[in-house]
Amino acid sequence: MSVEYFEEEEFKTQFNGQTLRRILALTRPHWRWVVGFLVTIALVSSLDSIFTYLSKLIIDNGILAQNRSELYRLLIIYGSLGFVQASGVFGFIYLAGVLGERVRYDLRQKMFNHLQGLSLSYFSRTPVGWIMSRVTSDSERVADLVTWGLLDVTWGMMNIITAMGFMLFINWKLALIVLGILPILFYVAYEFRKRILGEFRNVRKVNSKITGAFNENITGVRVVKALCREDANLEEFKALTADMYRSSYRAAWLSALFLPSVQLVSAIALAAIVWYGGWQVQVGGMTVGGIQAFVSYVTFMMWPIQDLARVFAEMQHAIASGERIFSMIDAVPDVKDLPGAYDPGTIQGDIEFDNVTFYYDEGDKKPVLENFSLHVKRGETIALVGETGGGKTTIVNLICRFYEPKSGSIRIGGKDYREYSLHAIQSRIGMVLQTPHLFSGTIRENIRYGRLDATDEEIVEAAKLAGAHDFIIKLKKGYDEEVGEGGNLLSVGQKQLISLARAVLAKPEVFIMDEATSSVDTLTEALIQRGMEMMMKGRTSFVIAHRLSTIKRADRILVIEQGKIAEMGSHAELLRKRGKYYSLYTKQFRHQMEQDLDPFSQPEQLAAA
Ligand SMILES: Nc1ncnc2c1ncn2[C@@H]1O[C@H](COP(=O)(O)OP(=O)(O)OP(=O)(O)O)[C@@H](O)[C@H]1O
Repeated sequence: MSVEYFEEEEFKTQFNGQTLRRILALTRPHWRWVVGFLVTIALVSSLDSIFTYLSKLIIDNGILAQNRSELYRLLIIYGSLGFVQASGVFGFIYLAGVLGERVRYDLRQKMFNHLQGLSLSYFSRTPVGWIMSRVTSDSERVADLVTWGLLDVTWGMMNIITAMGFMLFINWKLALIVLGILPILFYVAYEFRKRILGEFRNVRKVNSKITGAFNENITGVRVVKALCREDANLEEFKALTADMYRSSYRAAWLSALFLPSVQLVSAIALAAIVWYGGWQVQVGGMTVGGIQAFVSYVTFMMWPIQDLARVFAEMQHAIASGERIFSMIDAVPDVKDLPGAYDPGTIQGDIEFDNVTFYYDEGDKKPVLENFSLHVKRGETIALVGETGGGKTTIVNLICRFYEPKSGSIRIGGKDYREYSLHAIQSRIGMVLQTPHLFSGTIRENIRYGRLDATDEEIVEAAKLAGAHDFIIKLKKGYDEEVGEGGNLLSVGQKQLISLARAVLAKPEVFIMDEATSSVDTLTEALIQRGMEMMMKGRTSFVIAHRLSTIKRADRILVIEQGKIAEMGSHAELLRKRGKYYSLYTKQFRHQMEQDLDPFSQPEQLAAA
């Protein structure tokens, strides 16, 4: 899912009161902070209006009336209240910071925890980028809503209400005139802001496309160059930047026009005050200080009104973010423990597929495995071979219970594995993937991931057994060498060796391996083979096999074709049969064998085979 898709979602977002309530409910555990926050804001913003009224009193009762003692009294009140206001400003900024951080912390914790419990199917249908945006920018926006959003709304409302209250108190007729002009101000401000925000959203949308184009062209630079796509790409890029220019231009033009327009309407309000107020001063209905106070109150009210559209738009964004976060938090895992699920203490035993049918897509329900049955004896090594897309990984995924059969059952030790807890099964299966994933950190930390309480000696022992020790100690920092993000600083073969060591350390009861198809040098290849054999010894093992040597060592070879066992037997049996395995062997493996025997063959050639 690309970034622009997120932006488009925002366009469609309606104001959803239910989500807003749910977002506000996030602050419930911190209600004391919220109350303190709101009271402080209300206090500080009311003080603004009180100051204006005090100024009126200073002008009328102190300066114009030439009453020195009253002037000093009012100035002392003014100064004291100034101190209260300064403390209040400090208070709410501090409270906003703390409250925002608490909400952000709660949300991220909740999301991370929930994500860990979701099934693999959720991650296959949900792009990583989408999830990352929920955890980062969306939680940020939601936290901003319950802090700065609340601040804007409370502040604005309190300003308008208190200013209006004082105006009505000073001269209700003039206050009503101002009240009549307010809707015009609202309308002008709202319309402008809406359009400006629309243009800025468009700028953001195009910007994310530009970033995407940069990203694609940089990461795919070899393909771009190889296919001589430079000119065509430049044309596409030009169109995007032109689009960006147009939107930015319109946004700049509207922004420039916005302030003068609002100021014009405000000037009308101020003119009305001066005109009506001036006349009232003459007939004695109003004072000079009163007019001055009115002018200040109108200015006060102008800011929140001008900002109204921005605050509303941000609220809408935050609600859209909240909806997406809640959609993730509300997602129910497809695979979860049944009531009464237990840990049998071991999963050593026969593994049986009994008439298993499975599909990924709930829409078309196209089966990947159909009425699949297989009985694997405890300790047996099964090699899965076959054309790509046949269903080998799916079989392995079902054994790990990353997915469950749609019909039929899988039995471990004679019992439907759904009777066991997920942890009981998954913690006893060791897996080495074709492109193993390492976490950023050191080699030692990555091996320890297999068993967190392992000692350093056990880690070295596991690495020795897996055949990883020799290459590790040749590295500059040995076991303390950083592997980089995703293990990028290591080769595929080295990653597999570390992954094997991790599996050795975990001492799993069932071992699953997806052999690497990419080129690995012959020495590493031999080390991996040895490590694998060590792991397979005495354990029920499933290997998605790409190497002839592994296949030959397996107790049984399964040729998987379109979700079915096309052939089954040992290497010799299947060759004798001269069926599917035989043709696969002659096409793929015999050539490999010849390469293996050829002392001058290169690893690249092996991979190509
Ligand atoms: N997460 C998924 N969602 C939807 N369909 C999937 C998913 N994973 C696999 N498939 C589909 O299921 C079928 C079997 O895939 P599977 O990965 O099990 O095959 P495979 O034999 O392991 O292939 P390969 O050797 O290429 O890894 C394929 O048609 C594939 O497109």
